[in-house]
Amino acid sequence: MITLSAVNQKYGGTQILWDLDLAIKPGSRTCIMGRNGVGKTTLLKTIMGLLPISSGKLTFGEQDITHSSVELRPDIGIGYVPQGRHIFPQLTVEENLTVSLNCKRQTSKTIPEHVFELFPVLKEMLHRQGGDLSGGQQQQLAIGRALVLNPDVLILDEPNEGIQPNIVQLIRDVLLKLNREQGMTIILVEQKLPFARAVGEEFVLLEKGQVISNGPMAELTNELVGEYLAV
Ligand SMILES: Nc1ncnc2c1ncn2[C@@H]1O[C@H](COP(=O)(O)OP(=O)(O)OP(=O)(O)O)[C@@H](O)[C@H]1O
Repeated sequence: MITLSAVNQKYGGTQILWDLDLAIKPGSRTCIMGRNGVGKTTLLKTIMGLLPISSGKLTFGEQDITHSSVELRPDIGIGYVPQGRHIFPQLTVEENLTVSLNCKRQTSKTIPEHVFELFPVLKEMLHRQGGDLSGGQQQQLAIGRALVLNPDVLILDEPNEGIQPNIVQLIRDVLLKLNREQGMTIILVEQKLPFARAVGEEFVLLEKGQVISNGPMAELTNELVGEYLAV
């Protein structure tokens, strides 16, 4: 369980998250939604330890990780696919993937074969530079890099931004498979409703840095969509 209790988050003097409470169950698929600028990325970065928490508490299972650093996250089993992918363009696909092998949790020194089974293109492109890949291939690389760590929780920030439909489908299928077969917890920021409904079993709707509504995806009504998601 990942739990945020009364979390406040600021950039300098500007407060973004306000007394935010949230509990993510192990093995669940949660989609974090809301209009541009409501604090979705800030929430993910807060869970990842990329931003120091101004006040409140963040726990992972029994462990208080409120003030622990981002470097701890891979070791406790949290993988992250940031918005914009952030692969290393000058490194090969293989080098991008092996970067993750340096974490304590991963005792193997080779890239797990299941990464290539999920994303066969990564094997085909193994010796190509990351920067030469298409957007969709880079996104598969970013997800593959997080999976090298065998995480229990996978956090993804808008993985479908600027990606062609067949790769969006592949990503959807991979996320559902990881959750179904390995019980991996999926936490996803997603703006597109069909993808959110297909992957998320729970929704969390943010508005001005607070959870305005959450629950099973079936309870994300047209009224809520109209009020908090439609532009
Ligand atoms: N590094 C930063 N310094 C100052 N303000 C920031 C920083 N990053 C984000 N913000 C501001 O914080 C607010 C929340 O941003 P955030 O990226 O979390 O929103 P979001 O819901 O993910 O939006 P989007 O859908 O556009 O990605 C926005 O007003 C944004 O301008």
